[in-house]
Amino acid sequence: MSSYQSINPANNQLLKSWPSHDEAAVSHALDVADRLFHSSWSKGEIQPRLQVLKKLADLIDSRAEELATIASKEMGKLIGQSRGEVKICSQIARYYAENAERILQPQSYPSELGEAWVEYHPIGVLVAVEPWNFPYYQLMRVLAPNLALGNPVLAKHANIVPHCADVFEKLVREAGAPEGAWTNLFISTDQVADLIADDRVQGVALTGSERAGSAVAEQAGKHLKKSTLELGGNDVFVVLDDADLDEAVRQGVQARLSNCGQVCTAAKRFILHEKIADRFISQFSAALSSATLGDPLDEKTTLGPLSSADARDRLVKQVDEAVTHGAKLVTGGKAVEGAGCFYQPTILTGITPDNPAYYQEFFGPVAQIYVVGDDNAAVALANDSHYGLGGSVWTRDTARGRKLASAIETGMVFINSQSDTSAELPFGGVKRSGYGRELSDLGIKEFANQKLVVVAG
Ligand SMILES: NC(=O)C1=CN([C@@H]2O[C@H](COP(=O)(O)OP(=O)(O)OC[C@H]3O[C@@H](n4cnc5c(N)ncnc54)[C@H](O)[C@@H]3O)[C@@H](O)[C@H]2O)C=CC1
Ligand SMILES: CCCCCC(=O)O
Repeated sequence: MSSYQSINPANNQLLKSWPSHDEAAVSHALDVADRLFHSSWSKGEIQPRLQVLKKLADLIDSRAEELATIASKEMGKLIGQSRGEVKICSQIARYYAENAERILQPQSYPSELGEAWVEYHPIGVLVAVEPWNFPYYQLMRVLAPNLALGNPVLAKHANIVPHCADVFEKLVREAGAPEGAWTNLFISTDQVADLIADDRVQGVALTGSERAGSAVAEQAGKHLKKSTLELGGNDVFVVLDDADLDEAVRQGVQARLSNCGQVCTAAKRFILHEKIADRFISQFSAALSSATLGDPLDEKTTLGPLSSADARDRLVKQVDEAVTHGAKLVTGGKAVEGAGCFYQPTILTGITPDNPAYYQEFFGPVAQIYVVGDDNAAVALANDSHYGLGGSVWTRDTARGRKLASAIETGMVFINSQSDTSAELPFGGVKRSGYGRELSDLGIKEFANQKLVVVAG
């Protein structure tokens, strides 16, 4: 049985099984990608590559509804959110089409040694290992900067989104990219390890769990290959006593329920100032529990299914364990009976540091609530985490918000907004959330040879 299957998580219907790629197909893909790297396509003028990105952006825009529907059917994202994901993918492609040449201009380094500059070159074939939660965005975050720079990519997508993986590859070719620029491979984790070990592969980008990140980074390290990791997060949503409470509740519900809570930068730990905690919890709980569960393709649905039965079962176990160890359920706490992988919107309070849930990420519609007495306690609690991805702070005093944002140990902090992403802004974290940055001028240089050239004075 193929390990790549499209199964609709709203009704458990098998849509399609996809044949895996065998050793010959993988070997051929690597040969073609490596040949492309050594060709004028990768090492020559940038503009032909940027024209492909511009065409890709236009293609994505023209087929947005088709692409959004494929994703919603395959991993359960609400159709409106899938449209949003498709839109940001064309934004990323267009951003690099319009900015990569400027970003990759040689950078002068005044030096006593003489005229010195850094120029940016592709390093070779990369492997991209990506998750199901943003089935197009995760791919575009790797494709766009590396196609602009000239690194060919072999992509291993998550096993539950093969249709998204397949249609993405076809779009890239239709946009004019040569064979080898972006190759989707339905392969096993062992085959990923073999690719990383191959001398023609120069780096690997992974987004996914700590488990996968640790395994892939170990393989990359063993073979001295550059890697970037975008892993899990346990992001805080800090609401201070002077916050706009209605807006904080409105965005807090979105930040927890979007994509059924399966977002690495979703608001997961709500840290509330004691002066507003009761009001926030009352409004937040009422709004969260009034979510309309249903088919993600139905515009009236506000909470779809989890991406798979495994994801649902993992969440059931995690919440049950939290309650067994003393957490209190304010609302929810159970899977929804019947077809599909649905889980009730849930709020947990009373989680103490000895509860396993205290340090765990809940990758689903489960909010943890904590109450603190002041800003220092909020920062201390926010930083008491193995993760360091994103977070948000809500206060009408921007200076106060900036102070907390600087003190919170993560890669990204938003003030008076839920976490978000945009092509021109770097994305990434610290601690067990991984390392490296994607998007912006930082992302395009992660897999560049930043070569120093000096003309002796
Ligand atoms: N940082 C982020 O944006 C995301 C983080 N996650 C984290 O991952 C957790 C589970 O999501 P999953 O998709 O199941 O993540 P996962 O880590 O199992 O899968 C992510 C990708 O890594 C691949 N993979 C897994 N183990 C591998 C190995 N040993 N060698 C090579 N490739 C391997 C998978 O096939 C998939 O393509 C979530 O709970 C969340 O914490 C998931 C999605 C996005
Ligand atoms: C729109 C926010 C993107 C979050 C990226 C992630 O969860 O992998």
